Amino acid sequence: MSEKKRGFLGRLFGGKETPDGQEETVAETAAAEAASPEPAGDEPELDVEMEVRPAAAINDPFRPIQMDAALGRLPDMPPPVPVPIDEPVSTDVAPEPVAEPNNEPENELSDEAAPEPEPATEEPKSSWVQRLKKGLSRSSSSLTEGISSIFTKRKLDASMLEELEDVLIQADLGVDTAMAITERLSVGRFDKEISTEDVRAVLAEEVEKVLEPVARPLDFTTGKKPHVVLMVGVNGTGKTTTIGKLSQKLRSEGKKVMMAAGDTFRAAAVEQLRIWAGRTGAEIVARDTGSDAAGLAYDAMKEAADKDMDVLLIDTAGRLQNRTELMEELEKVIRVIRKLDPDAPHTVLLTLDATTGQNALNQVEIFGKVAGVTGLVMTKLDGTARGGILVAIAAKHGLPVHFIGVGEGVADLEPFSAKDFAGAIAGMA
Ligand SMILES: Nc1nc2c(ncn2[C@@H]2O[C@H](COP(=O)(O)OP(=O)(O)OP(=O)(O)O)[C@@H](O)[C@H]2O)c(=O)[nH]1
Repeated sequence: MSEKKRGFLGRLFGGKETPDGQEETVAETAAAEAASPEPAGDEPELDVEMEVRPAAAINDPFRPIQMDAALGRLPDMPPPVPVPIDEPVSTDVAPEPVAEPNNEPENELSDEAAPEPEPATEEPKSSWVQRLKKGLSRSSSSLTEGISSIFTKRKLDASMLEELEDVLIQADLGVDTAMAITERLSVGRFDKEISTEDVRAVLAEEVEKVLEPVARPLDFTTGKKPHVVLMVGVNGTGKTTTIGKLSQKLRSEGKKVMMAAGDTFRAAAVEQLRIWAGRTGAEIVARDTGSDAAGLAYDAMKEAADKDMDVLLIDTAGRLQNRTELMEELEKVIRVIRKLDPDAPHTVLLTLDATTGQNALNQVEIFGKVAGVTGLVMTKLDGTARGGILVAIAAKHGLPVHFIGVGEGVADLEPFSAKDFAGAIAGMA
């Protein structure tokens, strides 16, 4: 299904898709977020009327789970509890009150053997490129349908190029990239027939050109121990989920991972992280709801160093980039961390929700200034026709894109490849 064409104001200011596929302008999004005490996120907010699931049941190690053969065991760490790769960590978790201040890291290293998971029938796993194509199918079909409707065995003329430019801009690729594509198509092709395949090939090449310089793997071999990763971003963009997915990757490489539950505003966020830690065999440092996030980060840094961790993944509460007091809190977290290691955080990852479209450009700018973002993770590319925004961000900011997420499952995060992404979004076979 092709995406509804956006009006001029929509194109100018960007907007967000509503669950029914309609578009919501940034102003509407901001109004909805301002009206809500916890700004918009994809996860259901905690509500006293929500069904309460005891945390013990959620963490039941004997629940049916699948073994992921890729995970190795470290001699000195509990084995990660394998999970079905497509099972998301539900954020629909009861606000389990933390009974007592919990100053000790959990998942203490122990020699205890983890319970053997019950054998489970496993779905055949699709390759990453297949998952990427499937995830980007909404973005690519919106583009390819737009292209097909213009290039219908006609000879190339200026009006077709103008229409194409419109389609590319609507797909959030950015004006510069849209112009680069139409300019390239125009060279030597006027008055000649041009196929949709030719157009898609040029699209893929130009997108790859823009993305190639930013497709950089996240380097954990810098000699920092622990390598401190601070995860920042707007509410619901996928910080906690990305930490879980990242932990899985690092643990499968044999690294010792600790998580710090720096979203001290919401008990459910801590619970969500705790589940990811349990699943991936990482340690977690958590505190009472309402605790000082900077203090928690400081303690986690010390714990991680004491325990000889390779990587410390610090979660933070989601915050809108225009909430000054929350952005100041983030600055404080960084200041406090630097008391222990002036170079930390060694990586500041900004998660961007692809469905927010143009607003993501603004998020990169402000989080970049406040938190010194070193790299990006774009999530939810599977839930939008606006995946092209990654191209506009790359063209404008040039920040490394380390990973992209195309689903809620633990395997739905992969290092970013410019070629794969460009081919997938252009609908190349
Ligand atoms: N479809 C899809 N969903 C995702 C992806 N990444 C995260 N999610 C979902 O997005 C929702 C929010 O993710 P979280 O990880 O809780 O986001 P967060 O940034 O930590 O949220 P806050 O703590 O509210 O700031 C969850 O339901 C995730 O499962 C993705 O790549 N694709």
